[in-house]
Amino acid sequence: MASLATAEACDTNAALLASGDLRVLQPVFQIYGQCRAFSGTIVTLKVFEDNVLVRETLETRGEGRVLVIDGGGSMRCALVGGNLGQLAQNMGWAGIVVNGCIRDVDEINSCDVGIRALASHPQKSNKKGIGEKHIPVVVAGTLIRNGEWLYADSDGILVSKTELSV
Ligand SMILES: O=C([O-])CC(=O)C(=O)O
Repeated sequence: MASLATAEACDTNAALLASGDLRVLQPVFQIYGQCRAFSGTIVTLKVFEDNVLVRETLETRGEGRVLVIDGGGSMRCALVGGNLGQLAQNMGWAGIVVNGCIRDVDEINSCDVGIRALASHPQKSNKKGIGEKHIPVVVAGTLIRNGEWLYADSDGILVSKTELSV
């Protein structure tokens, strides 16, 4: 999917920014993966140091979709690694935004997916399957709802209630 420029989108959508229908995530993310610019409809997950739901979700077709994982900002393990990055690429996901850590950075960086995370951590997460799907989350100071639109590029990340025109 063609991505619009986030800076231009902010300049041309002042009314949406003012109303809150368009939000800018706080700039807390590192950029990983081959795709520096990506966009799509949002699938939300809320987990804590447990990535079973992450794998389950990435096993579904991802074309035109971005997975937003609210991992509570944990700095104690990784929610996505090289295998899940490869899975995301194979299933056609546009991107993954992790409020938490990833690992296998060199493998992740070779994947044709856009990936944002707070940091890397070498330890894997728990595998208990605890978490919630498709619920509103607050990531990087921003309310993000399942089904909203996400636009990411080198400048930052936007979330919009409706699809933005390029
Ligand atoms: O399986 C995990 O916990 C994450 C991981 O290392 C991978 O995706 O390769």
